[in-house]
Amino acid sequence: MSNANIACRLEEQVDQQAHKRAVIELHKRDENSGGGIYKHLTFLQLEELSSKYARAFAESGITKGSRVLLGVKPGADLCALTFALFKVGAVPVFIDPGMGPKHLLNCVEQAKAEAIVGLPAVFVFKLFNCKAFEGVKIKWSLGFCPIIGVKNLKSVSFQEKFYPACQMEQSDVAALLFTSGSTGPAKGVVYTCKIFNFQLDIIKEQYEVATTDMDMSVFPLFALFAVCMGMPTVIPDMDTSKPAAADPEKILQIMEEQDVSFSFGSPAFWKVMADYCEENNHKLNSVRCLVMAGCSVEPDLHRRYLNNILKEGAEIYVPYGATESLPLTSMKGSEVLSFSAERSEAGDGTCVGKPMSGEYDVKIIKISDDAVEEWSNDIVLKPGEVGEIVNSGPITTHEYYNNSKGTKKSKIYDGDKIWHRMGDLGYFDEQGYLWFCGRKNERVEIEQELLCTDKIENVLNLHKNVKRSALVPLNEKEAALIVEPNCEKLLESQDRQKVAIQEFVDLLKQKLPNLKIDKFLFKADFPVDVRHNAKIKRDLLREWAQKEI
Ligand SMILES: Nc1ncnc2c1ncn2[C@@H]1O[C@H](COP(=O)(O)OP(=O)(O)OP(=O)(O)O)[C@@H](O)[C@H]1O
Repeated sequence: MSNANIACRLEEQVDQQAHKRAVIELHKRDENSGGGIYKHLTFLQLEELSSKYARAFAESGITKGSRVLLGVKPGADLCALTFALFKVGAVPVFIDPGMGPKHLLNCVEQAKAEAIVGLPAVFVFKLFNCKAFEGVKIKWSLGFCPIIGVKNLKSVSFQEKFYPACQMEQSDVAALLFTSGSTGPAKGVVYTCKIFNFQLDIIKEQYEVATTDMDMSVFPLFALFAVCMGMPTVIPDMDTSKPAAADPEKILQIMEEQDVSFSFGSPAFWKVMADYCEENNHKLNSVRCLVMAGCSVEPDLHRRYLNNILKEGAEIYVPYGATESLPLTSMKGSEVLSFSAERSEAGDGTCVGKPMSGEYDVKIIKISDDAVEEWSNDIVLKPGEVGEIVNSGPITTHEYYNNSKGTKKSKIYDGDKIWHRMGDLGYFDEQGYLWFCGRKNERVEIEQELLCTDKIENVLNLHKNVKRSALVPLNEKEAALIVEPNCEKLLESQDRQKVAIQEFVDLLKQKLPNLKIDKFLFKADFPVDVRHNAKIKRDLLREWAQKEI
């Protein structure tokens, strides 16, 4: 009987390429030349380190099904620890550190973990927030920590080097991944081994991941995926919880020194990189595949990369999905330019491609804010009609942990099948392409007319002075468009704003003649989500606009 444990993926890599590099980290820069001095773990070394940690975990009482909070920075240790937890069948809990203490503690409380594995600072944080951590009995620190009851994982050692992955079934719980909390409190998504295994297979196949590639992942969990797929991964020199604040020069140095050919990051990160590359006439010559994920990508970013920054033949992939179902569809940058850009720029929304697998069932249902108890074909909409995107298939998660209310609102039962409601609006076109139109709870309804954020903002974003824009309701009869300008002068001068507003009106009238919006506001630094720094927090902007007007 085969073993569905994800740690088996690492064991397979050891069989195939034991002495090849698996995880690479910048150790320091040479003082004279500035060249990077790197350290790494081979697949075998990573396997041995995770075996050591697994044995320590098992001996301390962490066992199959134990939920374990991980509070460790991205890097080789995070990979080794996660594989170690998989080996003993424990359930690692991943929470975005960037969400701030209040939201983080809310997630910790929901997860009801039995153990923590973290940096010493995590245990100091725990001391001041005991209640949320109730139930945590086993504490492992990555380094010495003077707090009573916290053991040092770095000081353990065992004779036996190999700790085998325990037997897991496809239906066993593999991990708990919290959403980014962009639309309310973050929810703990239950991942089974089956979902992880399917994701790995489909990403490897569709993005043609090869052992000869070199990955650089701006989203830490993807580094783990890379290793599982046999692709070495280099850790970027940045705070991965703030992708939009990365220093492009440091990133480029690593990409060049390590010949990065594959990279996964948020559109906000790739925008910062594009600005720098264009200003300095820099090309990403080693890259063959850029993956941008987390929010819609405007056609212009594809244009910039494909025309000015990437080498001939390199490709951009934009997967669409959510923590609860990922990756659902995928769109190539070259396809955006040849097929959908013009339509996006005319107000049709953002094309996110076709379902990535024939095993997925993706449909559009009537918009509703209520729970849908049971599936019925009556709620399914026709091509061209905008509704909520739902899916059912091997990547569809079935529940949120410890959150039956959230589960009820997001899932629809259909015999043996479970549908996940994405909370996103979209439609299928006649050719079977899915078009994303914005998030359901950010939709604007004015006098029974549905206004979709992504459709309208895509048009306004074409204006030369608009960095991004957000459509928000002001009251039942009026909406406003808030603009984050790309030049500060616009924020300071009322006269300039008047001229710009007239241009916005003209642009919208030309592309969307039926749209009746005449309120425009300007605001610097839009609030964005904590994970990708890319999703606009329109709820906060709505509150701001309502006060402002
Ligand atoms: N390619 C894409 N194009 C447009 N939007 C995307 C794309 N990929 C992801 N998204 C957006 O990201 C959402 C998923 O985000 P994620 O799973 O990080 O958590 P979240 O839904 O933001 O968190 P929460 O549910 O806590 O608010 C999708 O529902 C969609 O709105």
